[in-house]
Amino acid sequence: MSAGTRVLGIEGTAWAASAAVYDSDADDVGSVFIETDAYEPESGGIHPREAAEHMHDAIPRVVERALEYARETHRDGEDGRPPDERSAPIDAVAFSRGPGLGPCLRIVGTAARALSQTLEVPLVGVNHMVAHLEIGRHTSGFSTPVCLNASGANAHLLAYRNGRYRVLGETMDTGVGNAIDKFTRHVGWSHPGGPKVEAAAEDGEYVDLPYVVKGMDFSFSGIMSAAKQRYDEGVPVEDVCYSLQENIFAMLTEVSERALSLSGSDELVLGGGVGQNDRLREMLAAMCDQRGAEFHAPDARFLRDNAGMIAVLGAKMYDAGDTLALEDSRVDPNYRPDQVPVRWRADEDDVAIGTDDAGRIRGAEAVVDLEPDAGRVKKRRREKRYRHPQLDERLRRERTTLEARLTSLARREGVPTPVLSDVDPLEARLELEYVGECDLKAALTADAVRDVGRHLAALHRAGFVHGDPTTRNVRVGQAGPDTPGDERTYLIDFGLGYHTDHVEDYAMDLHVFDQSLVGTADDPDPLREAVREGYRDVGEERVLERLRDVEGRGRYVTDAT
Ligand SMILES: C[C@@H](O)[C@H](NC(=O)OP(=O)(O)OC[C@H]1O[C@@H](n2cnc3c(N)ncnc32)[C@H](O)[C@@H]1O)C(=O)O
Ligand SMILES: [Fe+2]
Repeated sequence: MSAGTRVLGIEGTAWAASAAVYDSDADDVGSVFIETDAYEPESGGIHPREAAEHMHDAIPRVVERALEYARETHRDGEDGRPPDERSAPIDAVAFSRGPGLGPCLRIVGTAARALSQTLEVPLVGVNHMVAHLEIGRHTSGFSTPVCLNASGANAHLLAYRNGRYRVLGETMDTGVGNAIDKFTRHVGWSHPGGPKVEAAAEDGEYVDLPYVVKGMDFSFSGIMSAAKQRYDEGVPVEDVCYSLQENIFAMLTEVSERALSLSGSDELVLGGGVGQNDRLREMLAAMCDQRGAEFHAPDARFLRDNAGMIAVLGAKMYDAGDTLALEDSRVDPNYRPDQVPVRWRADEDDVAIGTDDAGRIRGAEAVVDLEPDAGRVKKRRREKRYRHPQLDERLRRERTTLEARLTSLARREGVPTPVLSDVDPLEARLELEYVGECDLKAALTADAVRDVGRHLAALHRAGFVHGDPTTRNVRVGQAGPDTPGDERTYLIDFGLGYHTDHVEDYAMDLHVFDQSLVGTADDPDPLREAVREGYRDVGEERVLERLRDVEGRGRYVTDAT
């Protein structure tokens, strides 16, 4: 009989002082022992100092409970271990190394180091965000899912590729839970606000609020200030809560669908405390159902912060030999998920690159019928059952109109785009010229991406952005049957574009393309350089400077090796 790996996990990044014991021999995670002591601020949000005081009191207590459990259930002698009374009841101590509040993390780190020394077992340093994602992968049994992390301080989409979890998209400002919690503070409700918004939303009706997605990135600041304003103007709080949920969760669902579409994966996993929200899970499940993908969310006790997820990932890391020497075990409040070498999946496949069905493409938001012989493409933005009908109608109409307008405008700026032959905004239908021979994704060359750099610069000089420049929204091929060798790079799908004169928006447009290269190419760096070369030919240097700035903000580092 093989002995399972037994790990004691400790969590304490923000509000949950938690310890857990996991045995990898167990059939399911139902048997994971978790002891949690939550910090509940008396007023306002989480105060770092108060939270640290809570950790100081509560961590030793929960660790002691977990240790008692480990000792009680330690089957010494039965499982291949020597029947030695002094042998440790666990194989390793795993702890949340970050991201999180520095003062809290340091207390967790100290407790973990002390325990590993006392028991003479190795230390494993776990990234909290990767733990939120791995617990869902573990309980789903999926092999190569896209993961949506919807938690307090974070919101991002991740997929495994080349030994790392790549950030496909993320919030451009605050985490999703924090955004909601800020609104509830404004209306005077106690922390955490998420569950209260969910309860209030039951009796609400829909009112219009902003909806902001840029490629697979999204932002909450506009919608949150509009929500506060609505409340101050006297709109019933239930209506604001209901509409907040409808818009914010639809944004998260839309970008998740785009990530599935771009990566070709048909498995989605949810992680993080906001994942406890029924409406969010309902929308994600409906989206996956509509596109024939599988959806999984772990039980609530594994969604909110908990040490169980730390212990489960800790065991995988321990089995892969991924332990920490004491002197290397410092905590990191800004620890990003894409900094973690994923050694426990070393032999596994990347997220698959999907192949399109001949003749019909099921994109993230539209069904596109290809008629290459007729030289024509018919595109229809489908109803999204997960979205509130009023919001859905508004988005489909707006995007169809914008796509028609910006596609033509771009061509006037000298950027190859399909010629528009028909548009019906009410039905969300477009008819366009068939262009190119394949998606850029299938023919990634430096020449083609250099062209894309030039094209984006031309749009920006004309005062608008593409909004979703990914390797699937670029077509590559000969300019015409009579011009062999004359390769052309066409931009398509302008539905997320808009007019703007902000340098930040131009830089974000480039950044979205950059992220898409990282998500598609095995060796993205030369391609990313080529985009910049092309952009420099036509566009303004200050946009490239801003792009460096955007990347330097830390959330956007794509590869730490
Ligand atoms: C870095 C780490 O400390 C942080 N963890 C964290 O924020 O705790 P977590 O348990 O993952 O998420 C808590 C958030 O989840 C929200 N939340 C809890 N129940 C909710 C519900 N039913 N609906 C909406 N939000 C909910 C809370 O309002 C709070 O903002 C993170 O993962 O970002
Ligand atoms: Fe969390």
